[in-house]
Amino acid sequence: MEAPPDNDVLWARSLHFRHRDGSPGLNGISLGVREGEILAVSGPRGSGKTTLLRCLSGQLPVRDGEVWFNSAPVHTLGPLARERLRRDRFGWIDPEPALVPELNVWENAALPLMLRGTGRRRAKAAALEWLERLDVGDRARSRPHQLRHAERQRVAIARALAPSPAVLFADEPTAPLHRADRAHVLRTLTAAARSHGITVVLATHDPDTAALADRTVTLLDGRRVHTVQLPDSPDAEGRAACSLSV
Ligand SMILES: Nc1ncnc2c1ncn2[C@@H]1O[C@H](COP(=O)(O)OP(=O)(O)OP(=O)(O)O)[C@@H](O)[C@H]1O
Repeated sequence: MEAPPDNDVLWARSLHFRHRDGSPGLNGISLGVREGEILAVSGPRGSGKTTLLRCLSGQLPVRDGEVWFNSAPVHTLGPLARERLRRDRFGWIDPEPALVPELNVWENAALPLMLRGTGRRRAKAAALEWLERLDVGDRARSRPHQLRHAERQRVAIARALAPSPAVLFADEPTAPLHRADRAHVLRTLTAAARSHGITVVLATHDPDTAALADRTVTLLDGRRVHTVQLPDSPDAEGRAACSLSV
């Protein structure tokens, strides 16, 4: 078992995954994510984006292939160690905001910090700072059901950013937002990641979203697809970019 290159914060080698019912999820994916990089994972519906993020973040156990977080072999960790890793080092944003209905907005945003052991006062200050940045600071004392759907998603994003995770996994984070909202939230998310050195792995099938990333890997049927730009040729047909699956 060989550890990943030093400048990769996250690294996967020959990752295969089959869902419990036998459905194929991933089919031999290898990739590295550099520290502080914003990496978009794109591809059509069902291509394996969510499955890849869930394997990289330790939500799904990897039995065939390797996943490394820095020098830690995530694929060898048991459920409790993976849970701890996710709580202490990773953040996660789902396409749909899942907030705790009994808690108000700032308590929701502060929850991951408090679960890590941060005191209530410091956790509240960090939560309020992120809620302000995401333009929902004035909703801090509201309950989730009093918010619009797009506001709830902003709260979920603030909750993921407040602990400054080493790696933020964002699965179609702006799916529930309107176009104007989407651009603002994405800019805030990427600016926050860059200013705090947070590495982001972002699943999306929206080219505008992928354009904000430093690099994009594209999936098709659980494999990486490499796009190759052919050299200029006098023959117009020879100039098209082509994709091949490896
Ligand atoms: N819990 C599950 N049980 C069985 N099959 C699943 C499960 N989750 C996903 N799959 C299957 O695994 C494959 C990859 O799905 P995945 O959700 O990772 O793709 P995706 O690219 O994220 O799609 P989308 O853009 O729709 O979210 C698909 O064929 C899907 O039907």
